[in-house]
Formats: sequence, structure tokens, C-alpha cells
Amino acid sequence: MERTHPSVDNLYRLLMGPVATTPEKPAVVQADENGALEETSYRRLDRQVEEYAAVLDGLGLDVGDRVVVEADTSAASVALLLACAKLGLPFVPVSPQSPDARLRSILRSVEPALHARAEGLDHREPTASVGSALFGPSGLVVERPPTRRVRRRRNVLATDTAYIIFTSGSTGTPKGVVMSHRSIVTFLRAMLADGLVAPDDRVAGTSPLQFDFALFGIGVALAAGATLVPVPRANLDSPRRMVGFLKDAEVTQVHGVPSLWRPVLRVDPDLLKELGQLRSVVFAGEEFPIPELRRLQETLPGVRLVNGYGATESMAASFTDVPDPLPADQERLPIGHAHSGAEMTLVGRQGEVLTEPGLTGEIYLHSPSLFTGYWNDPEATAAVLVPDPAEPRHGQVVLRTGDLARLGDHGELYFLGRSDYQVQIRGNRVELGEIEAALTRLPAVTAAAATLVPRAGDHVLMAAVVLDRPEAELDVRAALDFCARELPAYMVPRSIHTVPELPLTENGKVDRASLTRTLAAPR
Ligand SMILES: Nc1ncnc2c1ncn2[C@@H]1O[C@H](COS(=O)(=O)NC(=O)C[C@H](N)c2cccc(Br)c2)[C@@H](O)[C@H]1O
Repeated sequence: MERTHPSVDNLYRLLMGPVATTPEKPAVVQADENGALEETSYRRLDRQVEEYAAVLDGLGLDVGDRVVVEADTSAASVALLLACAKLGLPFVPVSPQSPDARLRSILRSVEPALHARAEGLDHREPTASVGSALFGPSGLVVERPPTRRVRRRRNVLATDTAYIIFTSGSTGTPKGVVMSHRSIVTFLRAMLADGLVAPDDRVAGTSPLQFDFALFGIGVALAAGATLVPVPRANLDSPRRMVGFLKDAEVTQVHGVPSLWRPVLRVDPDLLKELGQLRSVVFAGEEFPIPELRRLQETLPGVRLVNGYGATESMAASFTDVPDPLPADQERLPIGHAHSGAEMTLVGRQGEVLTEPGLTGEIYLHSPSLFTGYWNDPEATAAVLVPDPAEPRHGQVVLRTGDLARLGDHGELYFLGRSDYQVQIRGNRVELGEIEAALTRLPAVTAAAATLVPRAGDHVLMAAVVLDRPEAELDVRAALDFCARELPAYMVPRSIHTVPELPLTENGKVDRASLTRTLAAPR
């Protein structure tokens, strides 16, 4: 039974649009269990969506009932996400690598009707009140049906929830970012308008499905009628296997966090010369250390490098081409202007909108693609969806990002860091990002992270650096002298430690909490 009228914005309708025009085109190209590449056409993907939707529809679930999807990105998991979207069942993606505690916390918070996991995965955290199912190319098999519920809704509306993404909760418990069909469809339409992905692109995704960077790749690739190429997680650990896969799959655009490129740049950058068909790289999630970005640009001449900035609360805000070549004295990367459907303004500490080049303030995002709110957390929602400081009387809300930026000469923004990474040291505001940028200017350093380590009731500023070759050595004394010349005294780290690699979160960002624990441990 049709719950979505063609005129109503729905993620399923947008992403399955190409079925009508290019049904035989490959929607997904993935590695099968033997590593061979297999294609799923838009027609076949749509048939898989219909098959899953028929099973889900038979379970008597109501619009708004949640489905936790535990899987990596694949043709099957994409089909399940779209089947949920078609029926108005918010999907909650969780990666199979998520620890049990995180899965348990998400299940408790979101109280799903069904927990569907990709075939081959163990059933973790079984809960009597939650239905369970396995899914794969052969179908969706319900092991335990969801508990009976009353059906109150008839139609899926644009304002209904498409998905709920739980952020890694760097500060405390994970928060559920609730995104409506209208927000995500409006955002993806802006991506189509900006031409980020062309219909003949083959877009490689490398993020876990619980990170909205993965949903971004699925969305822009399918909405554009292009081909999505999920990179198997196992291939990401070895530079040779990752490059080999990208080459074999003839990938033209790669999406990934900056840390994706660190191993190949350190171990064997020349491998990247094999990627003759690569046209563009989109990175997002955190700053790309300048020395590594420079090396990536040198090894991929003519390839467009795009700095994607944004938060899950609006999926993304801006896409800015990395200057080619990167100027030698470039210290911070531009995050430019917002994409065609949004606008970023910079707000000072008194709530005034800043317009003078050179000033620093907090980024506020004006956008029709903002999230509905944090799941079951009206206080946290009210803290970030705030009246527009420029003119509160409209009643329009904007996203308070918590990010700091500097205004450039033409209104473009330069990312400076998160306001909660601004730490107070003896009353001085310290920008950890500024210390890290200085450290990466040291010749042998390829990446750096600064953190405040608790010590004897106070805090000590410490730093960790990764060197550009495994056998390289750091002259710590010279490095500290360099910092003393480049930074105010209170921003010079007490100590600098060389680490083989920076610890990463599940989404591939630098895990500062883990680094702080490591540096706090007695040497
Ligand atoms: N390009 C940058 N330089 C520097 N700092 C960045 C960048 N992109 C983020 N961040 C930081 O990450 C925060 C947000 O984290 S998040 O909610 O997990 N979302 C993300 O990381 C990913 C983000 N949803 C996303 C998803 C798809 C495409 C794009 Br394009 C962006 C931002 O508020 C920033 O502090």
C-alpha cells in the first residue's frame, strides 16, 4: 500500500529516481565474499527495496517506529534503509564494529520496534521487547516479530523522521540526531545543484554506516544516478589493498576522513599514482593536517580535493576546493561559504554578527536542512537550535555549531576549532588547533594532537606527533624551541611525545580522550 504520495519529499523517492531513467545502470558495485566485484543495477536495487518493504509492511509497524540497522554499507543495507524510508520507519544505523555497550545504550534510548542485522552477524543484545531480523540478498528474515502495536498513521510526510544518527558522544552519552525526510532531501537537492557528483561518477565510501558521512555518499551517489562503491573495511587497513580496490573498481571520487590517507602517505605514497581515473577526493570530519594534504596533492596532480565541513545536525554546511597548489605559508584550511542551500554567519561573544575580516567568532548555520532535534532531549536541542541572532523576531531557528572560525577578506571562513576545545590555561584561552597547526609545521611532523592532561589537581598541556617516516626521530628540544618562537608562552606544550599513530574514534577521527589517557599514564 502506498504511504508516500509522489509529491511528498521522501529519501526513498529521491534515491530511486534513476530507476525511471537508467534502470540498468549500476547503483552499487561491491566486493562479494571472494573479493570479486559485483554490480547491482538500479532496477535490481529497487526490487530488493520492494521485497524488504513487503516484509516490513506485513509486521504492522507504524510510521515513526524505529528500525536499528546493524550493517556496513552494501547493496542490501542500502535497500533496507530505503525500504524503511518508503514506509516511514526511521532507520538507526549502527556499525557491526560498535562495542556492545554502545549498541545497548542506543537500543535502550531509541526503543526500536525491530533490530535488523546483516546476515552473518551474531545477534547481540537480544531484548524481549524488540523484534529481530536478518537481512541479505536472499531477503529479510524475521526471527522474532516486533510486539503488536496500534497503527495510527496512514501517510509518510516530509516532516517525518528519515533517520536517527547517534553521534560518538565525545562529551558524555551519545545524542541521537533526528533528521526528517524534508531536511535530508533538501540537502541532497542542493548537492545535485552544486554538481558535486556527476552521473558517470563512481563514488567510493569508506566510513562506517553509523557515521553520516556514509549516508552522504549513498545519498549523493544515488540521487545523481551515479554508482556507489562501498570499500570493504578490511581493505582500509592496508594501503596496497585500498589502492588496489579503488583502481579495480575504477573509482572516480573517494569520500573519507583525513586519517584514511595517513597510512598510504606514510608507507608508500607512489601507490596513489595508479589511480589514473580518480577525479576528486572529498574529506570531512576534521582538519586535514597541512603537510599530509600537501603530499596528497603532490601525488594526485590535477585531482580536485574538497574540504567538506559540517555537522550531523545538518549533514554538511560547506564544500571548499583546497587551493592548488597549497600556498607554502597556508596555516589553516578555508571552509569557504556554505553550499547553495545554506548560509554560515559568524557571531561574536555578545551575540553580534561579525562582518569585519580577520575577526573570530562562532559559526551559526542558516539552513532548511537542519535536524528536527536530539532524540528525547529537548534541553540539548534548545541549546543548539536557537533564534537567529541577526533578527530573533522572525522566530526562525539557526544551528549554533560550537565551531570557531576566522572571517577572511571575502567573507570566506577559516576553521579554528571547536569552542569546547578552547581550553583555559591560567586564565588564557588556548586554541588546541593552533598548537597542532604549529606542530605540523615542524619538518618531520605529519600529524599532531594537543591535549590537556590532568595532573596533581591542575592540567598540563601535552602534545603527540606522528612523524612522516617510521624511522624518523624528533628533536624534542628543537621542537619546543620552535613552539616557543611560534606560540604565546602559555600555549607551548610541557612535553611532546612521538607516537606511531594517533588513536582514532570509530568514525576515524582523532580520539582525543584516548590520547589524553595515554599521555596521562606514567611513562
Ligand atoms: N572539514 C572540517 N574541518 C574541520 N572540522 C570539521 C570538518 N568537518 C567537520 N568538522 C568538525 O566535526 C564536527 C561535526 O562532527 S559530526 O557531527 O560528527 N559530523 C561530521 O564529522 C561529518 C559531517 N556530518 C559531514 C557528513 C557528510 C559530508 C560532510 Br562534508 C560532512 C564539526 O562541528 C566540526 O567541529
